[in-house]
Amino acid sequence: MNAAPLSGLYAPSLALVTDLYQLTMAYGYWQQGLQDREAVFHLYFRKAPFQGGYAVAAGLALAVDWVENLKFSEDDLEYLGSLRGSKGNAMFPAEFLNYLRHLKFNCDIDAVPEGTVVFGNEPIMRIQGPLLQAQLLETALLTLINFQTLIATKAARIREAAGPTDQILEFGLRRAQGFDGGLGASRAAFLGGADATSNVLAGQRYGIPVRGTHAHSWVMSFADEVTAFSAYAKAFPDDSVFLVDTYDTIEGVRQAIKVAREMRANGHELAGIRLDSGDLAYLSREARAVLDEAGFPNTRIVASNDLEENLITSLKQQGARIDTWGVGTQLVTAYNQAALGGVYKLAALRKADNSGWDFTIKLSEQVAKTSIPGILQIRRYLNEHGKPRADMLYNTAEDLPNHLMLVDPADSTRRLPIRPDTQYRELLEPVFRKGKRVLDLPTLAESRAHAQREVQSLDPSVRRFLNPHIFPVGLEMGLYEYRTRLILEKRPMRSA
Ligand SMILES: Nc1ncnc2c1ncn2[C@@H]1O[C@H](COP(=O)(O)OP(=O)(O)OP(=O)(O)O)[C@@H](O)[C@H]1O
Ligand SMILES: O=P(O)(O)OC[C@H]1O[C@H](OP(=O)(O)OP(=O)(O)O)[C@H](O)[C@@H]1O
Ligand SMILES: O=C(O)c1cccnc1
Repeated sequence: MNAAPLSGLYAPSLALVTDLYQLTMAYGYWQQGLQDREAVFHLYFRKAPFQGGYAVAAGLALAVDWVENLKFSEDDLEYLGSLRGSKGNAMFPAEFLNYLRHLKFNCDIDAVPEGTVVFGNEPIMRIQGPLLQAQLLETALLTLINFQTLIATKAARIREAAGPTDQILEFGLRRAQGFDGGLGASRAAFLGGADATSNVLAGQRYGIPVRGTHAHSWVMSFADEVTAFSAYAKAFPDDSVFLVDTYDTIEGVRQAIKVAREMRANGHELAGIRLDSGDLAYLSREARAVLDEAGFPNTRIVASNDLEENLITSLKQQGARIDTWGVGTQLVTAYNQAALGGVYKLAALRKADNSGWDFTIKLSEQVAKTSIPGILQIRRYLNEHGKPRADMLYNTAEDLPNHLMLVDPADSTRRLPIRPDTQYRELLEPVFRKGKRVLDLPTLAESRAHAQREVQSLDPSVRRFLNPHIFPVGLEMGLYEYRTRLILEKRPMRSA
């Protein structure tokens, strides 16, 4: 596969891909002289999407591209200078705009590699640096990581349903949320487990294999199916997949076979047929029987029509003989969950006298929504077979005790002691140091292979769609106790 260059997708700078409040806060911090106070933010989601047991982290390469090209252009500054408050006053004074003009990004960013399996509350990214800068990154990072992670996870579920050897073709562009939604979805779908896309721009930009069949309009443009199929075979003698359901599916298969015989006489093989309506289990079995009987056991059966992971699972249970799944709308729009609710929370602030850290917390009525203070790292403990056993979140700014204990933040009576010799790996890796990239990004194909290994390493009970087992993610005991003290300190005490 050709590793298409990522750089430049968001160049010239898209610094204004942000919410206004990031810029108003930036101005406020600057006015207060707080712009360079060192801060730490974490980007994480609280609950895995699709009521599933895991998510596949994605979007880092796009985020890196955006950050590396981050610069306020003269046009951007002119626009910001034109913004007015409700009394007609300039929202941002010229001096501040000049500050933005010369702003040089110099944060540290650590992130979980794309394709890695992650769970609720785990920081996918950690941003450490000048408060104003780290805050300015929030919206764009969330936009990119939330959507990419959502779609990569959906694709991983579709891969789970289809099994390791069936082909998955992503056909979603026409139903996507705009051009960029379609382009981003094709990327994330491939990363999460699709084999190819019909989206030609995604092919050019990301090196994703492009594949496809033909539309009903092709058949309808000719006098009959045989003429239509023959004409298509003339154009693509070794890469033809005929859509057989325009009039009558099984009759369509018979017409396809007539053309396939002619093709074979000329030294070519019909690659496949596509079913796009009706009972896909029944029709695929019938089609397979007819094709096999006619001597075409290697002609593939492609199916499409609003497919998703549960439907694919059901079709397989019904004995469908489909070997290629064309999946569009449900995949690229993440149909049953419109968004991943990833958030970006401040977790530490350097003390004013520079002597250490103040760890910060956002309280919520629900403990599960209360943020986690500290400068966090994720440590993934492995079982004796090298498979994930439990994840521990800990504060890298504090020393770890010799005897480690994980505490479930949702139920502190659930605890897991860690034997000192337990193997582990740490998930957050340095990506930027002082604004300079220190990580060579893997290719998209490498991230895709990593995603497949990651998902496969999970226990099937965590991967299943219905009421999946909850993978244990605990806070290191010291962090748990610190967080509890901070909650009690910050929560106003009211008497009964
Ligand atoms: N055997 C099956 N079991 C469960 N669902 C199926 C089966 N076969 C097809 N489906 C799904 O049922 C839904 C509706 O199928 P149906 O053929 O009625 O679609 P349609 O789009 O209305 O057909 P048409 O294109 O002929 O109007 C689709 O999502 C399709 O994938
Ligand atoms: O169902 P999805 O998962 O979204 O997959 C994409 C759909 O797009 C096409 O239909 P459309 O009717 O747009 O065009 P066609 O004439 O080529 O079938 C294709 O036939 C699929 O049914
Ligand atoms: O190539 C195909 O079969 C295709 C492409 C886009 C949408 N539906 C089908």
